[in-house]
Amino acid sequence: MRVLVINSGSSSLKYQVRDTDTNEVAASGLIDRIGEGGSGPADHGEAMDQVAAVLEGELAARPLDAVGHRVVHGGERFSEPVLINNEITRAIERLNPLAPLHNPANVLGIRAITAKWPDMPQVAVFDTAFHRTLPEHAWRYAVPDALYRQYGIRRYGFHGTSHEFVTGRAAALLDVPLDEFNAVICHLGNGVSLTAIEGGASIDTSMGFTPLEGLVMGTRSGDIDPSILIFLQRQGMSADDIDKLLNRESGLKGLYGDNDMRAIVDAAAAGDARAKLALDIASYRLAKYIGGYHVAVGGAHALVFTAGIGENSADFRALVASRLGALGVKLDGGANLVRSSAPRVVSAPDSAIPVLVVPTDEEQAIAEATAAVVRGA
Ligand SMILES: Nc1ncnc2c1ncn2[C@@H]1O[C@H](COP(=O)(O)OP(=O)(O)O)[C@@H](O)[C@H]1O
Ligand SMILES: CC(=O)OP(=O)(O)O
Ligand SMILES: [Mg+2]
Repeated sequence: MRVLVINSGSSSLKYQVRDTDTNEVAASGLIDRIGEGGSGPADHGEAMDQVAAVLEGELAARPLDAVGHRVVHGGERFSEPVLINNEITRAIERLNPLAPLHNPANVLGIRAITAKWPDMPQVAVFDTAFHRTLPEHAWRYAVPDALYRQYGIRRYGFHGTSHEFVTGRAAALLDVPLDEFNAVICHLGNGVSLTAIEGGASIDTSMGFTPLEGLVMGTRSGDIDPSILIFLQRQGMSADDIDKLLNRESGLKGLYGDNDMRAIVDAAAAGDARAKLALDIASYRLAKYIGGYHVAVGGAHALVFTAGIGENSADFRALVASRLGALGVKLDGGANLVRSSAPRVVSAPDSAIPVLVVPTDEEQAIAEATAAVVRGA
């Protein structure tokens, strides 16, 4: 089946045309600076027109069978990919306030396709779906029950498509049956999240009600004392000011001034104290969560790194591993430096827990899920 995969961000649109029978990527690209004036498209509708224009020859030769969308927030309702109709689109739209950097763009992407190709089957694949197996003691916050009942305030978790894909690959690499596989999966991209995997399922994850909770990210703070928000509000900051501060101006960018891990590692190597501190804070916080999740899963069979930083930054992996001596984790210096797109083991033979690098492919997973839903419809 021929599937167009759309991953809409607030100001960008990533797309791939994939053949799910051969796993071939026929075309891919990125449209950015949407709505930012200048040379970029005015909105997601215009961005879709650009995608269609670029793909004209490709789609004339072989038309699409379906479009699959990454949708970041599926709330409590969506535990599986679904075929989109108007009611589903409105349900996704109602979740916009819970993922303000992501969901509004996902809805715009869906509407843009509906306007362009009204009869095209479209499927939504949710970041939250894989985490619907969390036990209540992991998803509840210690606040009055009314907040959950009235507003749905609970842990949802994100990056689920990636965590699920990587979990399957890691279990296969170690030859452990998926339903017996315990692991800690570290998705380290611009957004960062950890998932505790027990018996192949997600039993805890570091992002929460929104993708802001947890680890130090590219531009997001991760965990902070909630009193800081109240304090800042009393200093005169508005809700929008605080939202922007914690979602877009914090994390590695707030600590160092740039959210590109390559730049930070280079600066730290050249002796920049702020870059070194940013790496120390990010790796220290990560090591603490890894220790916690190792306990949560009753002993992990593997520690797995994935996404832009996890797959590519040997320096950052080494820094995190250097803080895991108490767990008996030891990297193999040479294996850690190998650059490859294949899933691989990067720990020493005597490491108490194998450390893996498993490249994620959210687009492949979305294309396969889309084809499965359309075939079953
Ligand atoms: N070769 C590399 N070495 C170190 N970091 C890298 C490398 N390539 C990408 N990264 C980092 O990966 C992060 C982006 O990850 P990615 O998974 O592409 O993010 P997203 O999909 O969330 O935008 C950035 O911090 C970037 O600097
Ligand atoms: C949910 C999330 O944080 O996604 P991304 O890493 O693509 O920003
Ligand atoms: Mg990402």
